[in-house]
Amino acid sequence: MRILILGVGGTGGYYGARLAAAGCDVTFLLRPGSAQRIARDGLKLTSVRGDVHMPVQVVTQVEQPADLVILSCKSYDLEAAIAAITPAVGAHTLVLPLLNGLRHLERLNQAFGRGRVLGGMCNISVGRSADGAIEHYNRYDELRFGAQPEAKAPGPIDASAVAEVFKSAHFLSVLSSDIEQDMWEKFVFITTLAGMTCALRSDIGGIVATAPGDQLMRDALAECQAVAAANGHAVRPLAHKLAMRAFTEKGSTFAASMLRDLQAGHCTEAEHIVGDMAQCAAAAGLPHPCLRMALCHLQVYEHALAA
Ligand SMILES: NC(=O)C1=CN([C@@H]2O[C@H](COP(=O)(O)OP(=O)(O)OC[C@H]3O[C@@H](n4cnc5c(N)ncnc54)[C@H](OP(=O)(O)O)[C@@H]3O)[C@@H](O)[C@H]2O)C=CC1
Ligand SMILES: CC(C)(CO)C(=O)C(=O)O
Repeated sequence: MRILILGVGGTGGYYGARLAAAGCDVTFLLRPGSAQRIARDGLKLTSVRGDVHMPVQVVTQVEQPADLVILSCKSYDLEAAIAAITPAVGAHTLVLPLLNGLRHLERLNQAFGRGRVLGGMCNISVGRSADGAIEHYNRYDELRFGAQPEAKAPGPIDASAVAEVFKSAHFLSVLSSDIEQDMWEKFVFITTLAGMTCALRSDIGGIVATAPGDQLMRDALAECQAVAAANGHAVRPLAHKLAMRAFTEKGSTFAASMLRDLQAGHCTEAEHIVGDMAQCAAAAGLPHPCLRMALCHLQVYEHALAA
């Protein structure tokens, strides 16, 4: 299976390194700066699950269709990324986005057709150091994916074929029978985590060490869960239990990748994640004071950055 990965940041770099190390046919589609660096230095991953340092194939534009295109850009780069991968999306190609949030699926469906676009999400904490190396911050590296409801792959390569290839690589891949539900649960989780850790500029441990912190985390989670339920995706008991544990653990250093972006002075995916959840809450007529406060905080930050 010819796999094209757009991006070599945290997620694209991590899963790309694992697939390349397993001998899969992987090519990275990169912007010139990253392309030059990776062509010169190779792809470097440091992880408690095993380091990788190897040369990988890199291009800055594509002319041939791939079998699978993995999209690992941030939401604010989605339009440019769609333009860049379009020549790689042929009659039988599948596109697997790893982005947090939900809205990008609509846009990808519109660009490539629902049958070509898999749902996907990852439970991982990864980033890129100043020298471009990929750093894995804990042990988790689950990648869940699957066909969208009532979507049929246009050719012989379907989600099961992708699952077979992923199985050969050293990360936890799960072929989901309900990726839409999984994505909603992740949307609830990441919106609560990103919204609150960014608004309060702290990891979970710092928030729950304050007098109102524990209740605020519970309130924010409840707001997002109500939105998911109103959209027909009530969060299942296991996802609820894991979220409650993660968001109320004393001394926890857990925080969203969005907080790392914010602290580094980068753009954030605030609108795609917190903004979208707030819009869905408003559309469903649900109260959402925590989301509104988090979104206001993030918009103030984004406005200052733009200015
Ligand atoms: N990091 C994490 O722990 C997690 C992130 N996610 C989600 O995954 C998505 C990706 O995040 P992450 O991997 O952290 O992002 P990064 O910012 O680390 O990496 C994004 C990559 O996309 C590349 N890119 C953007 N636009 C283009 C383009 N037009 N052509 C080629 N390359 C492009 C960037 O290029 P360049 O190298 O030039 O900067 C970069 O390599 C986000 O939606 C995020 O929320 C989900 C779970 C965990
Ligand atoms: C919540 C987490 C760490 C899970 O993968 C994530 O998606 C992020 O920080 O962007």
